[in-house]
Amino acid sequence: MTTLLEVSGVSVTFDGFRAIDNLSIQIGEPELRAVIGPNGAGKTTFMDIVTGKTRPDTGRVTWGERSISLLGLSESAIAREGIGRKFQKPTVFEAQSVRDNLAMSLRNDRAPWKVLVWRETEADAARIAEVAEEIGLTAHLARPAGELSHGQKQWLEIGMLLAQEPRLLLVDEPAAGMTPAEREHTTDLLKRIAATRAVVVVEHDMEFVRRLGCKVTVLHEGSVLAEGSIDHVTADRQVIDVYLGR
Ligand SMILES: Nc1ncnc2c1ncn2[C@@H]1O[C@H](COP(=O)(O)OP(=O)(O)OP(=O)(O)O)[C@@H](O)[C@H]1O
Repeated sequence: MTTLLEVSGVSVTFDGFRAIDNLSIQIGEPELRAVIGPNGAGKTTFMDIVTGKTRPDTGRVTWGERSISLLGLSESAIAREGIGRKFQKPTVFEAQSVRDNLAMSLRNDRAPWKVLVWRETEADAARIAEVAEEIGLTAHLARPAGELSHGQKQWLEIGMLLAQEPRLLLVDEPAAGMTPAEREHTTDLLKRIAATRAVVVVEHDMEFVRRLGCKVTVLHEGSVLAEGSIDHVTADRQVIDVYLGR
């Protein structure tokens, strides 16, 4: 496993409040990583920094084998570097079929002038079929996305990101609002995706994190409080105190 993303000594202050405080995190490729922490710990701000939405006051964020800095890049340039982000609420095109949603995300990957003259190639069709299989929606390709269950919509959106072949996928609370069966499918899906890529999952649900069976980073007050296996971090005195509010 080589280091793909390195966040080093990063701080962010909002109106005098230090939301991220000398944060350092390294993500490998491939790797599945869970990031947990109480409300306000800085999880969303961490993802905002990596995707270029929020600019840190100090620190470095470097990417890839050439360790390029992400800090000078726009949000769209960072996305083109291969960083995809899945927000908590699914944002699929409800009136379009599952297949068309996947086709659109392939198209979004192209330069603007190419979108205008876009014709689906055999390779595109094969890629759509492959992604549908990966997310478990092959039988639903012709259905309008609006008819899917909450869990299926989340998988479709993950598929739309996968269609763009990201090297790093940031996923915000994927298990929220899911049935137990959907959670299980999501765990399997994330594990499979992370076999060949970096996947960072921000999640509140400890049971879900346990099932991911991956390294866990615990954030608190904008920095790393503990890191390691779920058993290691849940046995940590400081983590217990933070979670129990003592
Ligand atoms: N744009 C902003 N302006 C001012 N304060 C902000 C801003 N964004 C975040 N914060 C503050 O920074 C801190 C970290 O917020 P962040 O949303 O990153 O935490 P979180 O770990 O994602 O929390 P949650 O689990 O509740 O989503 C919080 O105290 C929040 O109120």
